[in-house]
Formats: sequence, structure tokens, C-alpha cells
Amino acid sequence: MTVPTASAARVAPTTGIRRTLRPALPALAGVALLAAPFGLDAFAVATLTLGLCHGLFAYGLDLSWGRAGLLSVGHAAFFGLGAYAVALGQEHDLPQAATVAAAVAAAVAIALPVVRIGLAAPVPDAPLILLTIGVGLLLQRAATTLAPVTGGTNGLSVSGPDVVTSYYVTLAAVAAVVAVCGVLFVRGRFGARLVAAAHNPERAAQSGVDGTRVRATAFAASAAVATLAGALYAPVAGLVSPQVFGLGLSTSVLIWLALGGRASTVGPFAGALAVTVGQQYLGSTWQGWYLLALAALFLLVVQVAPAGLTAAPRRWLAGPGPAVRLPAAARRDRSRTVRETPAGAAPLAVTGIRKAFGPVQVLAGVDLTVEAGRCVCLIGPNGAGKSTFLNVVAGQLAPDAGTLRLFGTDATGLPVHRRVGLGVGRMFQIPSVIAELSPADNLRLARIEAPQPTEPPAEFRDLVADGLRPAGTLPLADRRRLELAMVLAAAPRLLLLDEPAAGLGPDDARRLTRELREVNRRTGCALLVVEHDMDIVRELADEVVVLAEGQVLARGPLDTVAADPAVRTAYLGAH
Ligand SMILES: Nc1ncnc2c1ncn2[C@@H]1O[C@H](COP(=O)(O)OP(=O)(O)OP(=O)(O)O)[C@@H](O)[C@H]1O
Repeated sequence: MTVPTASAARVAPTTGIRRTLRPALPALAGVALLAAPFGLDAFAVATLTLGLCHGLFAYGLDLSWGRAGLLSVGHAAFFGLGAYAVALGQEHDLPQAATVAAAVAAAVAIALPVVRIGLAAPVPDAPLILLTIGVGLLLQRAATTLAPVTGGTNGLSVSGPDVVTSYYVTLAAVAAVVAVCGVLFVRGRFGARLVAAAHNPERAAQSGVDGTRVRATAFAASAAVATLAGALYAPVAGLVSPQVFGLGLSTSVLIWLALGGRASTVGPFAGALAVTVGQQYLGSTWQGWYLLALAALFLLVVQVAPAGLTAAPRRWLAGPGPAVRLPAAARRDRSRTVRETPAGAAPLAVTGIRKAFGPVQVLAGVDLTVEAGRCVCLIGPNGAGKSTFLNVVAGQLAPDAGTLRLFGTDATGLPVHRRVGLGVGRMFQIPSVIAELSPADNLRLARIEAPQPTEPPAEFRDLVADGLRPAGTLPLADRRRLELAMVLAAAPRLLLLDEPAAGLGPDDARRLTRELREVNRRTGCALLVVEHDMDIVRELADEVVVLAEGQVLARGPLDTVAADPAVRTAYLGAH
């Protein structure tokens, strides 16, 4: 039996009208955009031209905010780079294509370190917001200060296009090409990785995805498109001044995107076009009232339709199923291969692992080996450092000292996704699945990234039957089983589990324990399980390791360690 794909699960209930409209609508929108200037007056065409520039800018921002989940509040920095490149190019009689290409390269060169620094933080949102604001303000200051080159606060004038209609058509064609490239960019395996990394970086990494690289690439692409939009905008505006880098424009583009709808092709263009056209036609008559009405509309949309105004029709077109989906075109990564293990190498061998949080020495020199095919339960009093140790083994925490070998390879400094590539699987205390995706899409992601994907065992197949509800709405026990099925799809050789039965009722806990034992027996995968429940430990453990005060206190069969006076003292002392 093969796993039903998410696309198969959602195509079935789709009606004929949706099937017809889905490919027809983008084509119709393209034709309408290209035909628009031929029936409109010059002012309307100029307004649409400006709206398209803004739309392209919002589309660029969407690659970062909508697709990669990275909020930039200073994206006008990149837009401004493009605009100044054209202005300076004209000023110095340089070939325009070359100056725009140089601006795009500069934008990428700025974007990559900025996003890397942001993503290095445990929670990247705030650092990235501050960094992007900083870059915008810095460039604005530079444009103001370097007056001999940039014209200072007066800026530089840019000669506009002679034929309004032909510039509009050129711009629409560029926007269409960028949109098609963007669709190709996000629809394959890269798109699948982006969806996973944006919605659950932890599970994405545990599925073998290098989330930092994928999100950084999307951010850099986003900066490049914003720069291109700025370059196309300069001749329309006729003047480029330091304001183009400012927070006003950076927040405007966020509003256009939020109104239109994120993570889509149509949303950014629709939001930007609607606000720009409204501004041009109503702004002069309504004056301040227009901005007030726009602010009220924005607040209303945030409350009533947080996914944006195009979200409802887009969802209807897509048919039943979760709003977030893995791209149907994403195929398995065949470049991934199973790493050879040196003969006799233990799945896990750590020596002298130390980890402190500030003044608290949590791990104080842990030595531990887990042999192939063994099930080792790690027990110990509360706060003994068990979860910290598991995080160090998985790669989520870097140890302060000590060495860690996985299957004979020194993995002490390897990131999470590289450890997964060596054969490590991980389950969390709170099941970590990609809540927005269907269970079938979750499993598909795991199989796309697996070097040698395996079919889920029969006991997990009920999970993929329902492709229409997001995995986050499953009961806890099913989310736990889905997480296990995802991990097993990659055929791990060492599975790390942190209190796998936490929160489950006795029946579900027994079922899960049975499944784990069965996995260990059938595949030979070694298990390292942090557990408090002694019934589960008795059922699972070939061997028990007791951790106390950051060190291994005892190891052996459960009854032996339970009778150890030092272990009893450690437990009693902890309560
Ligand atoms: N990120 C962190 N920052 C600061 N302190 C931390 C961090 N993570 C864990 N600790 C501290 O490290 C100590 C060990 O925590 P850990 O969760 O590893 O223990 P544990 O043995 O798993 O406990 P439990 O059985 O209660 O889950 C605790 O005092 C905890 O407060």
C-alpha cells in the first residue's frame, strides 16, 4: 500500500467549476492586466503603473513574510536601493541593466548577513524586525548625508517614460515573469521545505531540513524582488529622495500585503493595487479621511479576515482541506543517501558532556553509550538535566565541553538536520508536528527528506486517511502517533524520546509503548527515552541510566538500580 498524498486527498471533493477556474483565473488576470491600458485614460494607466510597482514590492515582501514567516519592517531599504540605482545610473550615464543588477547584488549581500544574524537568535522575530528597521534607517541616513552623490534631502530626479502605455506593458510583463519565477521557486521541494521551516522550524530540522538556509534564501530573494520593484518605480515617481528608504513606505507595504493576503501570488498585487488606486482617486477628495478609512479597514481585516481579503476566494478555489498545504509538485530528494556506519560503532557515545545555564551547572560531565538495538531509559529526579542532555544529543543545545559521537562520527558541532542525516530521530515532550498541514502532508514531508523512506507501519495508516483537517486539530494521542510515524518514515537508527507518554491516558500510553517496543524489535533502532513512569520504563528498558545532579549515578537493569541506596537517596533528596 502507498501513502495517499495530500493532493489526492483534496482533489477528490473538488467540484468541476473549481477545476476549470483554477488554471483559467491566472491566465485571465494576466490578460486583463496587459489589456487594461488600452481602454483607460493616461491618468488611470499611470495609476495602474504605480500600483503594479507597489504590487511587485509587496510580492517581494511576501516571499519573506508570507512564505518564510520572516517579518521585515524595513523592506523599503531594498526598494530604495533599486530606485537610487536607476537615479544614479541616469545621473552618470551608466547602462541601466548594469546598475539595477549591481543594486540587486548589493541587496542580496545586505540581506543574507541580516537574516542569518536574525535566524541565529532563539526567537528570530524581534531581532529581525530591529535589524531590518536599522538597515532602512542607515541607508536613509547615508542618502541624506552623501549629498554630493545622492542629492541629499532633495534627492535626484529621474526622467520618466515617454510612452506611458508601453512602460506599463513592460512593467506588467516583468511582474508576470517575476510572479511565474516565484511560483516555480515555491512549488517544488524548496517550497515544501519553506512551508515546514516557516511553520515549525523544530520539526523541519528534525525532518532533515536546513531551515536556516531555506529561509535565508527566501529572504534574499525577497530583497532582490523589492530592489527590482524600486528600480521600476523610480521613472514612474520622477524623483528619488531619502524618503524612499523610510519607515512610512516599509509599513505601507506591510499593510498592502496584510490586506491582500500573504503566501499567495494574487494577494500582494491585489492589496497594493487596491490601496494605490484608492489613494490616487479618493486621496485628493477625501484627504485625511481616506487614510482614516484605510486604517479602519486594516483593523477590520486584521480582526475579521486575518489571512487577507483574497484568502476566502483562494480557499474556495483550492477546495476542502487545510489552508496551508505542501506543494503538490514536491518530490523526494534522491540526492540524500544513507551514511555508512563504521563497523561496531555505537549509535551514541558521549564523554564528559558539560552544560551550564548561567551559574547553574546542569550537566557536569556525562559519559554514556547507547549500543545498537538497545533501549535505554534515562531516569532521574526533577531538574536532574535529562531533557537538557537529550537536547545536547539532538543538537538543539551546544555543550560547553565534552565530545559526542553518533554512529562513529564526531557530531559535537553538527546542526540538528545533519544529525538527522546520520540517522537520529527525535520526539518531543509536546508532540511536534506541523500543525497547519494535514497528517498526510506531514508524512509526505518526512518522506521527501528521508534518505530511504519507509512505508508507515500498518498501525499508523489510519492517520493519513483524513487529508482534510490540519494535524494541529488531532487529539494528543494521534498527534503523538503522527510524530512517531514521521520520525519512522526516515528509518532512524537512534530515536530520542522525551517523556513520550506525557499527557496520554493509560490505554494510549500502553499502545504507544507497544508501538515503540515493536519499532525497536522490528527495525533494530536504538531508543534513548527520558521517562518518569516506571511502568513504561519496565516495559521498554533493556537498561536504565540514572542521572542525578548532572552526572550518571547508576546504570543497569531497573530492579538493580532501584535497589541502589545512592539512587534512593537522590530521589528522596529531590522531593
Ligand atoms: N534553556 C534553559 N535556560 C536556563 N535554565 C534551563 C534551561 N533549560 C533547562 N534549564 C534548567 O536546567 C535544569 C535541568 O532541566 P531539565 O529540564 O534538563 O531537567 P529534567 O531532568 O529533564 O527535569 P524534569 O524531569 O522535571 O523534566 C533545571 O533547573 C532547569 O530549570
